[in-house]
Amino acid sequence: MPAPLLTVRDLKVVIGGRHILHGVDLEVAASGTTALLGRNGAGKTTTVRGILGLVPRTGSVLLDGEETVRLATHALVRRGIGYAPEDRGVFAALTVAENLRLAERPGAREPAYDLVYELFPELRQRARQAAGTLSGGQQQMVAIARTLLNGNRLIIADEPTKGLAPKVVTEVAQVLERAAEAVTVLLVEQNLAVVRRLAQHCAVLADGRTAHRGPTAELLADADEARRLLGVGRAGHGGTVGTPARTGTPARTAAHPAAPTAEADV
Ligand SMILES: Nc1ncnc2c1ncn2[C@@H]1O[C@H](COP(=O)(O)OP(=O)(O)OP(=O)(O)O)[C@@H](O)[C@H]1O
Repeated sequence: MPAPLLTVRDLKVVIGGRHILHGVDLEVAASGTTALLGRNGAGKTTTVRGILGLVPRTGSVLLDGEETVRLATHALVRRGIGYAPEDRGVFAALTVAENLRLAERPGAREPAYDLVYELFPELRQRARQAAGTLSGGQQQMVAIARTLLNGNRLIIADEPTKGLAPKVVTEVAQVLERAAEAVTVLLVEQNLAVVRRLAQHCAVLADGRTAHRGPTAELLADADEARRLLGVGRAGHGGTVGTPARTGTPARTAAHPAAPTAEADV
């Protein structure tokens, strides 16, 4: 198996005196999609922010074998990490074309518009449309397209389907699937149908630590383990990752799912 593109070891983050990450370990496979999973508050977004140098962190973050944990965010970005944040970060008053133009990196190689328009022909058709008038799925397409413009090696998508209607979730899954043909993806995602469809590998966080790593299919096939780690009722059949179980609270069951479930396939 090829070496991972990203290897995170013992990543620790302390914010305002509070220990948020206690030592996260994960690998992002050289190609395809790796999912970062965990209940609400497990530390997924903080892990992403730690990888990107947006919060003070210790430990090791190897990008293609190079230690990056002491690099500033701008230096990491120059080394080829793209980020699609949870709120998509799309400028509503600007057109699609203007949103893409803003993502061009000065001094970098020619922006990869050919790739972007090949993957997402719709963006060419909508180039003059104000991004604020796009659907949630189309805005996510813009957010992902921006990360593809600069020849990034890795893109990190933070909960791209959060708050979207089931039909739009399917659209976004298609967008990510297309993106993963061109670039390696680290996907923070709560919708397990999306995870099952897109991610070959996964890491699960619990309480700021890595609780599980391995092939996604294996985890989702083990209903008891998925329920223990993710708090879902029917992990093999869709569902959304749950909120943290309080200490002493029994694991939620199929009859009492942790969160609204999205059973439809994506
Ligand atoms: N800047 C901060 N200051 C204090 N506490 C924080 C800060 N950022 C995150 N936390 C806390 O750290 C824990 C992990 O948060 P984080 O957002 O990383 O979790 P998450 O797994 O991404 O959750 P969610 O799925 O709800 O987005 C939470 O308890 C959160 O309240």
